[in-house]
Amino acid sequence: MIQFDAVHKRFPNGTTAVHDLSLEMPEGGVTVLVGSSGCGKTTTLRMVNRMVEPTSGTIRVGGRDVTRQDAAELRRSIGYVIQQGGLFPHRTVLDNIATVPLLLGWNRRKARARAAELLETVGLATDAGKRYPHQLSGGQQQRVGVARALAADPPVLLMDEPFGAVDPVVRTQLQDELLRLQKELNKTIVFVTHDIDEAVRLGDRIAVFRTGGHLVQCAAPEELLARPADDFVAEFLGAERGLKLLSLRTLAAVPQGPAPDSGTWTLVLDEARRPLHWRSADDAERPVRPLGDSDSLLSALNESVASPTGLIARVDADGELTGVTSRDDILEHANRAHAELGVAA
Ligand SMILES: Nc1ncnc2c1ncn2[C@@H]1O[C@H](COP(=O)(O)OP(=O)(O)OP(=O)(O)O)[C@@H](O)[C@H]1O
Repeated sequence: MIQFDAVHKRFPNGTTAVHDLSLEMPEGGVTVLVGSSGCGKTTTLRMVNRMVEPTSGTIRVGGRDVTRQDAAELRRSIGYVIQQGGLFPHRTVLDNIATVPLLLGWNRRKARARAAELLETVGLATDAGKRYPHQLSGGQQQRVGVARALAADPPVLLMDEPFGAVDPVVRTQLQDELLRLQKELNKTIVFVTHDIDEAVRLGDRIAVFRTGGHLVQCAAPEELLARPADDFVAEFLGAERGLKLLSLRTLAAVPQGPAPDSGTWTLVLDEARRPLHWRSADDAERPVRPLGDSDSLLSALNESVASPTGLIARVDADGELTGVTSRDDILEHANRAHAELGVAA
């Protein structure tokens, strides 16, 4: 766990970047720091590994006050990923990833073997290891940045806008990869972003900051979306707060019924009972995108709008049809969930 206790940071020029911050970042969880530019997110992050020293207050990592530890040693024990990878341009990808293990005194062979293993972990081909950073795409460079931060298997990972410089499609892929990795690795991650959608996707906890380094609210995404602490947070979350909440809820609890076998549109299945498409009485075809229990209510609503029947096809892990659900059932479930949470207007 990372604990901030009454932490204040004032730079020599008089700027207060972080104001009286008390915050707990749970072990094995992703804490996302969000807020507009200049509100103190990066300063907060950099105080964890002592790249910035607090003016007052205490920061503990795993119960130990960071100011009582050797700064260089502390930094080697904490992974750090920044925008555009921050890779060394004149070192190969493999040598970039092996940086910290080598600093820790591993022999070259072991460090390179670890680097090669990590290339695979972050979804890069082995031959990428021999290239130089400029020979990779922005998204690939970010993956190398993550691999480098993971090289010495640190329990804590600091990520400062790591996916800020890549296009939206690659960004979503990188977010998916991080979620997959985190399921296996359970690191304590502090993640800085401007993007509230990214925060909602990745965060177990989201801390919203306001200019002047004030923490306004720290809560689980659902709680934040359902009950923003004040108008500032509500505005920051945006007008689509209700839709974002739907993106966090899954279809699992929404009832399903049998697919219609007559009527204007029927669902055509293959021999393994996997949905192929909708077919009308006069032989027109419309695509179907089957959904599983872990898909979100937002995806379900989207699909139900695209579906000619307003029905979504539900499938199991093998892609086999389990039933269908109507748009009305999805909406009714969403309304009930919102009401249970007491969603503030
Ligand atoms: N070394 C420094 N000296 C003086 N002021 C600084 C220094 N570093 C940051 N600041 C100021 O502290 C405030 C917080 O900066 P910080 O980089 O932590 O914000 P941020 O929320 O991460 O912003 P961004 O999203 O734009 O990166 C800003 O007003 C910034 O100008």
